[in-house]
Amino acid sequence: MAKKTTKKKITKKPKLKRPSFQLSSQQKLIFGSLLIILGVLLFISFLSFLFTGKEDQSILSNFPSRDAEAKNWAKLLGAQLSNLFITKGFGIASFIFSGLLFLSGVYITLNLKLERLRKHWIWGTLIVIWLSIFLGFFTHKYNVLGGIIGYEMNHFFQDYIGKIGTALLLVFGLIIYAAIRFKINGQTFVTLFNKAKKDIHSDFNDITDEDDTVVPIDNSLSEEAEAIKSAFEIPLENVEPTNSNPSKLEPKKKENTEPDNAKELEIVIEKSEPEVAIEIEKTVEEKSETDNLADKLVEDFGQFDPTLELGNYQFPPLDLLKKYDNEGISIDQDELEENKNRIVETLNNYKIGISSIKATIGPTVTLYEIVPDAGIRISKIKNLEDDIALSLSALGIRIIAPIPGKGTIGIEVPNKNSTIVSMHSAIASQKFQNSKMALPIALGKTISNETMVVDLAKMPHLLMAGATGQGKSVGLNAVLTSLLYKKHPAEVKFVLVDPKKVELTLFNKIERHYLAKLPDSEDAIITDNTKVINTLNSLCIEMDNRYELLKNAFCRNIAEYNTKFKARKLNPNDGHQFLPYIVLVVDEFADLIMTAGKEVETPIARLAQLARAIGIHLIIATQRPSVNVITGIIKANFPARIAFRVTSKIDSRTILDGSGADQLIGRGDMLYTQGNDLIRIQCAFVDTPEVEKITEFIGSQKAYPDAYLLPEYIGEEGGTNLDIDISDRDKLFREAAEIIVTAQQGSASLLQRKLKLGYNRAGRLIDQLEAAGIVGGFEGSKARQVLVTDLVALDQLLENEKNN
Ligand SMILES: Nc1ncnc2c1ncn2[C@@H]1O[C@H](COP(=O)(O)OP(=O)(O)OP(=O)(O)O)[C@@H](O)[C@H]1O
Repeated sequence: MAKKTTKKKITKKPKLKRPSFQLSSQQKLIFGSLLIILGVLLFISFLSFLFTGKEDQSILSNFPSRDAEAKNWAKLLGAQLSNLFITKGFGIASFIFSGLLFLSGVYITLNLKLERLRKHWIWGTLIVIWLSIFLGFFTHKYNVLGGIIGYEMNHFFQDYIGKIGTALLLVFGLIIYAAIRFKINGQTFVTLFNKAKKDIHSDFNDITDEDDTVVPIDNSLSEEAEAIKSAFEIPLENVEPTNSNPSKLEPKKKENTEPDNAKELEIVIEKSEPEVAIEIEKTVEEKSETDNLADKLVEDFGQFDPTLELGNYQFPPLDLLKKYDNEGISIDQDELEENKNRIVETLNNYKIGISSIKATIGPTVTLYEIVPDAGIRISKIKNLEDDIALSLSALGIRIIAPIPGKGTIGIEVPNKNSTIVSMHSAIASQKFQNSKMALPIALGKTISNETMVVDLAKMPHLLMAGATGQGKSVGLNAVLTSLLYKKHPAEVKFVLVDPKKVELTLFNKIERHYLAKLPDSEDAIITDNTKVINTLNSLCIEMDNRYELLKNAFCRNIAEYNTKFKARKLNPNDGHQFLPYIVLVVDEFADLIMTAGKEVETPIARLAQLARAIGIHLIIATQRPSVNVITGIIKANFPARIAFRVTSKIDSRTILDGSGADQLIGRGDMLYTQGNDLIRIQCAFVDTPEVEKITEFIGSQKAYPDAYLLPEYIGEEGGTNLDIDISDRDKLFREAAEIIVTAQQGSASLLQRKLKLGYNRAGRLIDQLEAAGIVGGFEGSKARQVLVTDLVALDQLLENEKNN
């Protein structure tokens, strides 16, 4: 099985490259015009053959010499080709071939969709065959009408099914053609028939109405109309008498005179029936029209292809990723035996008997699964973690008691020689290559050496934490690399926030392919904290816009929306467009929270709560996993978490809600959870030079004119005027006023500290306080004067303001 896997891996490789044997526009012009000329030449030859064919017969019977004088307008070649196609081929139906050749030339020259051309050729050829048999049906010898093929096929069919059978077969062919090509079905005839019937009905109604109002000039004519009208009314009247009266004449009279409820209803229905029928007719037509429009658009142009603008884009090849010598698992029997003995010994020391033990060797750790003797308490083994670690003299021992769903106890022991899980092996794995996930990520390998592929779209957001130097940046790069290997630039965009300024700079090269940015910013990678606030708020606007689009399109999520858009059921003129996934990556979230506090937390929480359906996903990394960075609200919205090694049990608990991350061994050893189970994974290793090569490969290709532009967000620094409207005030206005009045100190930095705000927002609050007359004007380096003495006076001032 394993061997097969590797074989397939290799065969899969070219799929990434998308070989391009596309013609350049000049080549298309040359090849296209050649086909057009050939089409015209063929047509001229055929046409001429109808007049000169007989005279040229003598030349055609033998192999013609150069001196032979052909009468055909295209001379010897024309005579030969016509003889081949018309006499020896399909008869005059061959003209269609010249048309198809001409059409092919036009399609190639004008760079039209070849999918349609293919259809023309298939249908064209079928028509040629049908026509040739059809025309052959009427001839009794070889001639130009049906050609040899038409004649011989007829002969063949007539021998087996006779003349009538052949005729019926031809009719059947015609029905197949009409049904498939023009989508005609039985219903079409019923609708046509009904429509015709209704038209006639309403025409006669008109005539009789006129007869009722206008004095009839010609008696015989009105009698005729009456007779026909009653003929149409038979079905309705037939129903009534059976219930009421066996006599046919009497109920008619009663209908007009008796105020019987039931009968009144019948009369109403009868009278209004033509109107209702017309209304129904209209809605049916409308519906089929819109359906057909989308179907027709798809038929004409194919499904909408978002990747078309960068049609020649090539995915990075696998060989840009490095292979390592120490990849793959090597089994060290001695080490296994030694560890096993020590585990058994240690447990025996504590009077814990073992009935069986099994080892699974992973890239960095080996899992020893033990089944203890009956009656042993699990907590007893769990408490021996440190003792087992001591006896094995190894760090990073983790005890899983019990292993969920297995009924065994697991002891993970680090290997003496760990192996590297290369990004190459993760990306090349069949699991990743064949994944149909929206945003597949190859994280690394599990303890049983399976490549772990997860879908970011399903997570829907990812929190990554770990002490410095334990593999966080490599992990982020692995995530980004996975997406670059699987997703076209039209399908995913990254918003990269890098307060450390150096970690993600490599991705600058793919700015116009994969990055998204604010309209007025120069760099796509955000390193400045004030810009982060604007970008996050802008993403919130993008989120709201996308929800609006989804609502108008009656879709529940981005996948449904994009499928509908591709099927051309959403009109771009109504603002609809193909929506790429947006992945926001924040490397070092702690830094942001420390400097911008609530201003960052609020939009992040909003995005985390709402953005999953519309394709915005967050990846947040931090090296300080403390509770004031990973707050409750953030944690609640990030069910998927990755923990690299951390230094304390408390940190581990903050990330994973349990211990474990403190027992990892570092260098990409990590725990992943997406809810309940903790999975130990060795993160795939991708080095900076590899990322550089990939971004260079992508960056050197044709790109979009600009990065993906996010909606504009007018930040708080958008200028202040002192007559600020009360309703425009910041939500924290009152709180800020109280802080300033209590402290009797009008400074923005005080507000920043107390309310955990960014400078811009605090400054704006001060401006608003000044406009409200709570603090005085700007006094250079000195703090502003506070004009309200205490909280009672502040209350009064704000109350007065409200009443005015
Ligand atoms: N998956 C891995 N396999 C092997 N080695 C790794 C792996 N991940 C990281 N390392 C090693 O650990 C080193 C530090 O990793 P990395 O730079 O990702 O740490 P970090 O957590 O981002 O640190 P910082 O927070 O300071 O940026 C790498 O240079 C590499 O040698």
